[in-house]
Formats: sequence, C-alpha cells, structure tokens
Amino acid sequence: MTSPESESRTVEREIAIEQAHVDQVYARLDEATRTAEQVARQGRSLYQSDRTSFVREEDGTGLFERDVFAFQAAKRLATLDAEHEGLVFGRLDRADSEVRYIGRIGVRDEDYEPLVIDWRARAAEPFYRATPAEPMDVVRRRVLRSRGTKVIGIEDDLLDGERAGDDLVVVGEGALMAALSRARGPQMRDIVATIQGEQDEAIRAPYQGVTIISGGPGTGKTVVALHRAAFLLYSHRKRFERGGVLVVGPSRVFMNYIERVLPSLGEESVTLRSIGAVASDVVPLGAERTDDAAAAVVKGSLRMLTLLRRLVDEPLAAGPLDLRVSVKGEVLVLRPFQLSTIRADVLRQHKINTSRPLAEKALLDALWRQAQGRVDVERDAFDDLVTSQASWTMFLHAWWPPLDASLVLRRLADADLVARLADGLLDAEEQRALVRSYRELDADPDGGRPRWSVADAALLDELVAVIGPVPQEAEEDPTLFLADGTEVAELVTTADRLRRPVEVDPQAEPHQRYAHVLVDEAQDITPMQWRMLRRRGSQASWTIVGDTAQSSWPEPEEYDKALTELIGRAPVRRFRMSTNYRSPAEVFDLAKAVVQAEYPAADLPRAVRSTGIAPELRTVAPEALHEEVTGLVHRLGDQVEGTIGVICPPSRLAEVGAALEAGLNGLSPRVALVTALQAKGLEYDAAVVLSPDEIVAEHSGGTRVLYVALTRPTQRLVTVDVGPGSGRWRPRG
Ligand SMILES: Nc1ncnc2c1ncn2[C@@H]1O[C@H](COP(=O)(O)OP(=O)(O)OP(=O)(O)O)[C@@H](O)[C@H]1O
Repeated sequence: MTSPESESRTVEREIAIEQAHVDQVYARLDEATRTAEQVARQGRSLYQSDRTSFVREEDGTGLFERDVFAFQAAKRLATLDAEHEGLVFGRLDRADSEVRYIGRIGVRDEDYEPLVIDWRARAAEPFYRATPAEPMDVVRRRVLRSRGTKVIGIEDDLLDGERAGDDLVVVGEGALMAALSRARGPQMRDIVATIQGEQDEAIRAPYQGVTIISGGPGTGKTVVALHRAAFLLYSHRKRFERGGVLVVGPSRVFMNYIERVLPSLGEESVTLRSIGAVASDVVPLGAERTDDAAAAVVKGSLRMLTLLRRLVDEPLAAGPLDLRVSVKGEVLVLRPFQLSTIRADVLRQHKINTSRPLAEKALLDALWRQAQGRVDVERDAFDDLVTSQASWTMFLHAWWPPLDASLVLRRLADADLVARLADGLLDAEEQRALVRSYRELDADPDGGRPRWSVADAALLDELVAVIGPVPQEAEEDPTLFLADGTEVAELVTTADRLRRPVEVDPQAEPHQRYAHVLVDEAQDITPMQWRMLRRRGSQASWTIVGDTAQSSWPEPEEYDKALTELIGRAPVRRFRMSTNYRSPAEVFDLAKAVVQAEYPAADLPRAVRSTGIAPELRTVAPEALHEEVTGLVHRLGDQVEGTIGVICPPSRLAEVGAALEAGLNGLSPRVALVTALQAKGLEYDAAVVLSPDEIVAEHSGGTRVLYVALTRPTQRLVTVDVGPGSGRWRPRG
C-alpha cells in the first residue's frame, strides 16, 4: 500500500513531467509568433486563416507551413480564458509506447512532428472512445487540468493493465467526476477533456442530412451539439466557414450562457441566434417576450398560415375605387372587377412588394386596349401620358402600397377583422387570445418599436416570405409637404414624390441561408417556427437536439411530426444520450417520479452522481413567501459555491423580484430569478422552485415544464408550496 505522502510525491513528479511538455508547447508558440511578427515587419503577407489551403499558399507568404500552423494556434490561444481553458488537456499512452498529447488546437514542432493533436483530429478519437473493454491500443488515458500555462492536476484511467509497462503510473480519481462536482459559473464551459464515448459518436457523426440528438435533461445534448459545430468546422472547414453555421437556442439568456463554448474550442465563425432573433435578417427585431399560453399556442399553429394569407389579401383601406385617367381628352376607366383580376394574375406568381412594376405594366396594357380606336398616340407616348398623371400615382399608392410586415401583423388587433379572417379557422376563445395579444402590443408603454413576442417573430418572417421585403425607399412615409426653409433645387411634384423607385430583385430571397443549422431545445419549436428555420436551411444539413418530455407544448407529439417533415428523404442519424451529468440522483429521482406520472413516455436517463442530499420540500403561508425566499437564497448561498436559480411561476415574477431586490445584500451576482421557460437549457448549483402547482397551471406544457424546473440544479433543490391545499404536484407514495 502507498502512503498519502508517497502518493502526493508521485503526483508531483507526474505533474512535473507533464509541465515540461506543456512548457515546450508554449515555447514553440512563442517562437512561431516571433517569426510571424518578423515576417510582418518585413512587409510580407501573412498567411490568412484558411487552414485547408495553407499548403498551396505557403509560397506566397514569408512563413513555412509549420510556422503558419503554430502561429494560427498562438492566435487562437489568445482568445482562451486562461483560468479555465488549458491548451493541452489530454495524453494517451499507447501499447506501442507512442505518446500523444491532445489539445484544443494542434501544434507542431520544427520538424513538423505533432506536439499537440487537435481534439477533433482522427488521431485523438481514442481519447474519447477507448474503454477497458475496447482499449483501442491505449494503455493509459490521462487528463491534465491547468490554470493558464500551469498544470495543476492529473487524472488517469488505466485502460489496458495487461499491456501497461511496470513504470506506468496511474493517479487521480476520474476526470469526469472531478469536472462534474465543480461549482457552476454564469457561463457554460466546454467539455473537451471529458467527452464520453456516446457523446463523441454524436459529435463526430458525418455532416450530411439530419442528425438527431435526443436524451433527458442534463445528458449533455447542448454541449455535445456545440462540440459538433466545432467538429464540422474542423473537418469541412471550407464548406461550413463559407456556407455558415447557425446555432439556434431558446432565449437570449441561453445564448449568453453558451456563447463561450465555441471560442474556447477555437471557433469564432458560428452565428448564434435565439429563436426570437432568427428573423432579424429580414425584420428589425430580437424578440424575447413570450405570449400567454393561449395566444402562444394559436400563434405557433399552422392555422396561422391561412390566416396570414387571408390577411395579406385583405385591402388596407376601403376601395379603391376605379382607376380613372384621361388621355388626350378621352377618359379611360378600369372597374373594380378588372382591377381584381389583374391583381390576382400578378400575385399568382409574384410577391406583392416586388411586383409593383409588373402590376403597373398590366394596368397600362389594359388601358392601352381600351384606348384602341379612341386615342391617336404611339404606345410609348401613351404610357408616358398616363404615368405622369397625379391620379395614376395616387391610385397606385392606394392600390399597391408597399406592405410592411409589422404593420400588416398589427392589423390583427382589430377584432372584427379577425372574426372575418379566422372564420372556420380559430374558435371564439382563440380569436380573443390573438386579438388581445396585439391590443396589448399597441398599449405597450415602451414607445418606439412594438415589443413583438417570440411567436410573432415567426409570423413576421412568414409575412415577409409572402409579401417580400419592403422596398428600401418605401420604408419611410412619403413626405408630401416640405418643411419651411427646405432647399429644393427643382420643383418636385406630388406625383414625383409618390412615385418612389421600387428596386428590389424580385427573385432574391431576403433571408440569410446557412450550410448547417443546429437547433437546440427543438421540442419547443412550433410549426410556424420550423417554417422560419427551414427558410434559412433549405439546402443545409441539420443537427436537431431535443427532449419531448421537456416540451412546453400541449401536444408534445407534434415534435415528431415536425421532424418527419424536416427530414423528408434526407439521410437521418439518431443518437440517444443516456446519462444525466447534471442532476444528483436524489434530485433526479424526484423529478423522474413527477414527469412519469403525467408523461409515461419520458426518456429518462441515469443520473451519474449522488450527493447524499435529498431535495427539500417546503410549504409556507402566502404572507410568509417573500421572507421564505430571501431566507432560502441566503442559506443556499452559504451551502453552495456557485449560482442559485429562483424558478418562479410567471404570475409571481414581479413580486418575488421586488422581494429579492430588497433582501439580497451583495448576493445578487450569483442569483438568477427566472420562469421555468427562461430556465430552459440553463443550470444552477442550487435551485429554489417556487409554487410548483402554479408553474404547472400557468404553462401549456404543464407538468413537463415543471420537470424542466426540477432538473436545473447540480447540487441542491428546494421546492416551496404556497398556502394550504398546495402540493398537488408532489408524487404520491
Ligand atoms: N462529458 C462531460 N464532461 C463534463 N461535463 C459534462 C459532460 N457532459 C455533460 N456535461 C455537463 O452536464 C451539464 C448538462 O449538459 P447540457 O446542458 O448540455 O445538457 P442538456 O442535455 O442539454 O440538458 P437540458 O435538456 O436540461 O437542457 C453541463 O454542465 C455540461 O457541461
């Protein structure tokens, strides 16, 4: 048996061995940086970041390929958070005595020998996949923990004891457990050092088609998906850097939470968008507000598609009217039925905002036919005579105005209009929910832009797809009267000012497209939001991440339907994550019992950790709630090192917020007050779940949303029932 002293001497000795290698890597990077700076000073072009073509471009630069490689690595290194993200984190000792170091980026020495292998390279695969049952020629896997450039700890797994030489030392208690027990900060960290086998398979799956990653809460779906984005960029850099990778998550808070992961893996080129901001490439918005459950369900449904189409066809104002022009004393008139035929003909193939020139041409043709035999004039002159009249321009402005998606959508605040358009589509209750949501929007005290909801973003995007983007010049209101003192070089007529050029390429799709779209928390994407996403990924490969049991929707099965449609005939790969790395077993047992009672189909993972601390189920009188929450937050602040989440029903958010603000004294950077929906995808060291009954009642996903709340903590869970008769959510028995 070894004594603790001799064990700690062994660890120190092993750390010193690893430190020597890590020092060599940093020295190499310094040297490459110096060479690169020298080359730059000499005025020669430095190699740019397209790593896949560096061999061919080598001649054009002042750097050798090996220096280029190391210089790029040094540049990436500068973006790492030295406190947490050591460059070299792994070592493999193989049966043939070869030693490989694994890191966030690859680095080679002067002889082009690898000092560190990029974790995404094939040679690094055994680091994640090797097991004692299948050691893949690896004898020992070692994880190095560093702070900045210093190695501070090592954890070993012996994978093949029989082939290990006598001098092979094995220390530590397992890197995974050490990583999982650490306190959580405000942002998610990468897991490169401890990716598990089943996660690695999903990360390295081929890019084509649709990759579906499922699994219960805390199984690493999000973090795996982000590592997959980094892997795709590494293995097909040209395709994905040029085509773009879009990562979509549920909220801005969530995007802030995950935003460090990709840079820490050396990737900066991915677009991160919350679902409320996906459409910001066509409408100026970044919606975060959620509708009440009734309105959200209506707005997410495909029935909105028909409603929006009807809305676009609904004339903006009463009329118009006939088109009347006079040419050389002859009055020519187009009647409403002729006008609507022309309108329908044009719109059958074109979008309203991009087809005004076509509509004008069709009107002129119809007028020209009428003029035959009545007016003696050439066609070109005829067109000029018609289009220079103010009556023509004013008619067009009323009949074919540029439509702004947000103005169109706001019309749904009109109950009479909605009753007419939604006839046979939405029942009276649904119509009321819809109209109310837009009335409240009008009454928003913010001023300026309307505060659109997350669900509205998909509707606005749909409208832009139907009507086309607003022509640039038409976005401002036309100025009919010039302010006093305005200088104008020449006379500007009303007709001139109304006739604004419509310069939009009718074929161009306004939204951005991506080569890969990665959707997290996909179980909450509504059918209307799927349409919005598909517009951006019509030619893309996809990674879809979700868990039906955490769905916020009344019909969680809709998710499977949406996926079937998305997949179509594309190749599909499915991966199921089976281990919960977040919740302690004690907490997850409770959450499991709650969700299973309501939703027996839930995919329940195995919790990997146990803390020995059972969840605390408390009940308080309503008048004592504020004091209770503040007291709990303070106690938990002493009991855990990191973050504390207070998860609250939406109806209590304001009062609990005020109570916490008054009573936190200095704890606030560690405390987050959120609804269960806002907590999606996030985690806290301790969570207080307030009034679980109300959380169930106030969300259309009911118990599944409570399940989300109960599965947020990494260490401690406290639930607080409010008042007598509460606690209906608690599992029986
Ligand atoms: N292999 C791993 N090594 C270390 N930590 C891990 C590993 N896998 C997952 N984790 C950690 O487990 C936690 C949960 O991961 P993540 O948020 O990705 O899970 P999820 O499946 O997306 O959860 P949810 O469905 O609840 O949103 C994170 O803190 C993550 O860093």
